[in-house]
Amino acid sequence: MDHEFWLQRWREGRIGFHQDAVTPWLREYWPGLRLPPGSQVFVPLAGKSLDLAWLAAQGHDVLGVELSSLAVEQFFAEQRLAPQMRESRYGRHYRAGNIELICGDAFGLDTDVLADCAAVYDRAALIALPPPLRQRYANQLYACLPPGCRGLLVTLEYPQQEKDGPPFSVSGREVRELYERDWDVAVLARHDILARQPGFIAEGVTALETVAYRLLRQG
Ligand SMILES: C[S@@+](CC[C@H](N)C(=O)[O-])C[C@H]1O[C@@H](n2cnc3c(N)ncnc32)[C@H](O)[C@@H]1O
Repeated sequence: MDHEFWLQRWREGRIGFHQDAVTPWLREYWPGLRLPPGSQVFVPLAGKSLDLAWLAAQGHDVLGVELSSLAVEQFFAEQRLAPQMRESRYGRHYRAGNIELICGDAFGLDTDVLADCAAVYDRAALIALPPPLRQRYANQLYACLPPGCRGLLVTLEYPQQEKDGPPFSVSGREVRELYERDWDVAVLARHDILARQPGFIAEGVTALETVAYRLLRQG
């Protein structure tokens, strides 16, 4: 699964992962992270998620990264925002108000650009990646986030042998293996969602849960 896989999905409009509403667990669990107003929030593999706009509406400075320029441009067009653009070594930055999206590779980011992030929000990012990239995502990208950083992570769990990803199943054990060295990991909620996912049922999946985690980066 390379960059072209995702770029092609955006070109062909095969974006079944995109939601027409804000993620309910974001509304429910974000306030519990108790971030000061104005804190910067990092959103890796951002897509054109409405969650970006919701985070900005809470008074956060939002910093997203997304490979596809179609996704980035659709996000701003759908929000009726006219972003300013600049280039950097990370890619093309689009900024409107308190939302900045970098059109580039998340794995090209470093501690310089992520130094001010007080939080990270992951919905459909870790689970979009195959196992070797999940290791890089935690060990390389999350390693660039500063001590004290807090996070909300949403995963899916299902019998992986019943369907190919993405989205991939990422077990609680794997989440701990990926993060626990540097992050305090706590499960906030776990729900059975199979009945609400006819696409998974049609593919023969027999069990499907979504899990929300709170992360806290150790000093
Ligand atoms: C499953 S989608 C989730 C998007 C968004 N988080 C949401 O909830 O709608 C994964 C997104 O990550 C982007 N992506 C994949 N690999 C990436 C990378 N290495 N750097 C930046 N974005 C990437 C894809 O283009 C796609 O939009």
